[in-house]
Parts: sequence; C-alpha cells; structure tokens
Amino acid sequence: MSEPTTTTPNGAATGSQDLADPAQRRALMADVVQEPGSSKPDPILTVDRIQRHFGGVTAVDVSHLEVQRGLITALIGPNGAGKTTFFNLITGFDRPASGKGAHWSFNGAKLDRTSAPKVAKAGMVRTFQLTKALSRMTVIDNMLLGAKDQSGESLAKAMFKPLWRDQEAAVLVKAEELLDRFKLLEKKDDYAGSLSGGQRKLLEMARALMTDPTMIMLDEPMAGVNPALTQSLLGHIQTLRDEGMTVLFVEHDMHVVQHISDWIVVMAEGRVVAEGPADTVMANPAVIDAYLGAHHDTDLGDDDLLSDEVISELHHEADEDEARRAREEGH
Ligand SMILES: Nc1ncnc2c1ncn2[C@@H]1O[C@H](COP(=O)(O)OP(=O)(O)OP(=O)(O)O)[C@@H](O)[C@H]1O
Repeated sequence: MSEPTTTTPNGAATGSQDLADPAQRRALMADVVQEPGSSKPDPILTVDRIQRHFGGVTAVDVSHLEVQRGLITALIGPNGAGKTTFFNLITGFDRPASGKGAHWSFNGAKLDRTSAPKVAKAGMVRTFQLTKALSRMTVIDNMLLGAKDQSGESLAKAMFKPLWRDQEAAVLVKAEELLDRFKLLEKKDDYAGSLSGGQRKLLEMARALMTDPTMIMLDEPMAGVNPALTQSLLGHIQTLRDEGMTVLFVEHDMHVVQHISDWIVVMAEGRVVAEGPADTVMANPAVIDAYLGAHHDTDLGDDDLLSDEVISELHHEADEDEARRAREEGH
C-alpha cells in the first residue's frame, strides 16, 4: 500500500512528512549524501551542466545540483563565488554558455531557455531589489505591480498603465493581506523609497508572494537589515517553509543562515564545493578554505551582532527613528 500524501497549500506533495516539524525535516535528509551534487529524496529543482563566463572569468560552473522540495536551502559562498549569477541563470535573467548541455527543470517542467516571466509563471519566483523607479511608487502599487510583473507583463508596461481596475479587487485584497502579515499595511500609501532597509526587504518578499509561488528565491534577504528586523525576516522565511513553500536563498554570511537552513549548498569560484546541514557544512575544510581564501572583506559572519543586548539596543534605536520620522511627517 502506498504512503498517504500530504498536499501543501502550494500543491507540493511532501509524502507523509510534516515539514513544519524539525525532526521530520532532519529525517527526510538523513540519508542524503553530504557531497556536491547529491541526490535528494524529492527534488523540486534539478540543474545540470550550467556554465557562465565573463571574459576570462568562470562565474558559474555547476555540473549537477538538486534542491529538495519543502525545505529552506541556503546557497552560500564568499563574494564573487557565483551565487547571484547562478540565480540569474536559472530564473531566465541571464543565459548560460552554449554547447555545454545546460539543462534545468523545476517541479517537473523543463526550464532551459525559458524567459523570466515564464519561469515565474511556473512557480519559481525571486525577489527583486527596490529599484529607483519602484521607490517612487507607493507600497501598495509595488504589490499590485508584483502581481502584474509575475503574470508576464513587462515591468515597464505595467508601470505606465493605471494599476487598478475593477476586476482586480481580489488582487487588492490579497496585497493588503500580505502587507498586514509583513506589518507594512500602515505604510501602504507611503512611497516605497521612504521605507527602512528592513521594511524594503519585507516589501520585496511580500511582492514576490503575490502569485503564490511554489518556490521563493531570495537574494541576500538580510543584507543591510538591522539585527532586530533580521530576526523578523528569518521568522517570515521559516513560516513560508512551514506553510509548504520551498525556499532557496543566497547569502554570504554563514552565521545568518545556520539557524534557519535545513540544507546548505556552498559555492566557491563558480562551483558547488560542499553540501549538507549547517553543523557539518560549517566544519567542512573545503568551506573554511573557500571563505578564508576569499577576498579579505569577506568574513565568516559575526555572532556578536545577534546578541540579545545588541538586538534590544537596536529595537530602541528603531523605535526612536520611527518616532522622529512620525514627528517630521506631522503624524
Ligand atoms: N556582468 C558581469 N560582467 C563581468 N563579470 C561579472 C558580471 N557578473 C558577475 N561577474 C563576475 O562573476 C563572478 C561571480 O559573481 P557573482 O556576483 O555571481 O558572485 P556572488 O557569489 O553573487 O558574489 P556576491 O556575494 O559578492 O554578490 C565574479 O568574479 C564577478 O566579478
């Protein structure tokens, strides 16, 4: 008799596991070989022979990688390791070197040579940094744009059209629900550019969720975010996983990822050099070498940043900032 299958809110079948349970997540990955390119029990993303060169630099040279469905996977590596280029390649924002047999598939669908909007339509959605143009739009318009952007319309076209139409009532409701969840609802009519670094990251995440992705891809979601909001962002990422979404995120600071990642993939000089759960990966000599051998401004992270004392100081500072801003705006 076959095992019962649990279907998550995103339609992802996770077998009989409840992946909100840490013990079941560990059990799922317990037999996975901790080597670059290892097979996963139920990969949602499989990538083969993907390469990208810039002049003489090989930015990406990944021969095989599988990402497990329903977990949080962190893609880490020192500056210049190729993480962002890899993200750009698999999401259709860049093209791999030709003639190498590059091939990748997501949730059973072949994605090679698929345009970025189609990749998003297939359920693999990435966050975008708040660009200058998006900063000049309100928070709620950014959210509505998220829905349009992912549905395949060009960003430019969507931006210069009225964003609101009657039939979009449901979209507006959804946008407001997400803003509420990310504690941004009060800011919905503010310009996105007026948000703090952490709030921008929350908006980027909320915007990506407008189309209910199967997998969300976050590029350095904690970069430039104060430690207090970092905790909140990490909590949101875990909640997404617990609700059944697969999360893949890029980060260069090892310590940021170690508490929330179920699996870590380490890149260095374009290649995957190690894979495994946080505790084993952090102790892997290849990983330590990759970080120590990298550019001197890259470090292994700073745990002191996340001490309770520092977090409470930053909470206080953030409150003061907020109060000052409110006074300036005459609220
Ligand atoms: N458009 C480009 N033109 C030329 N070289 C590039 C380009 N994009 C990336 N590179 C080079 O490719 C390599 C990989 O860069 P990439 O940005 O993917 O690394 P990364 O791991 O994301 O680094 P970081 O953590 O600093 O963002 C680097 O040597 C980088 O200088």
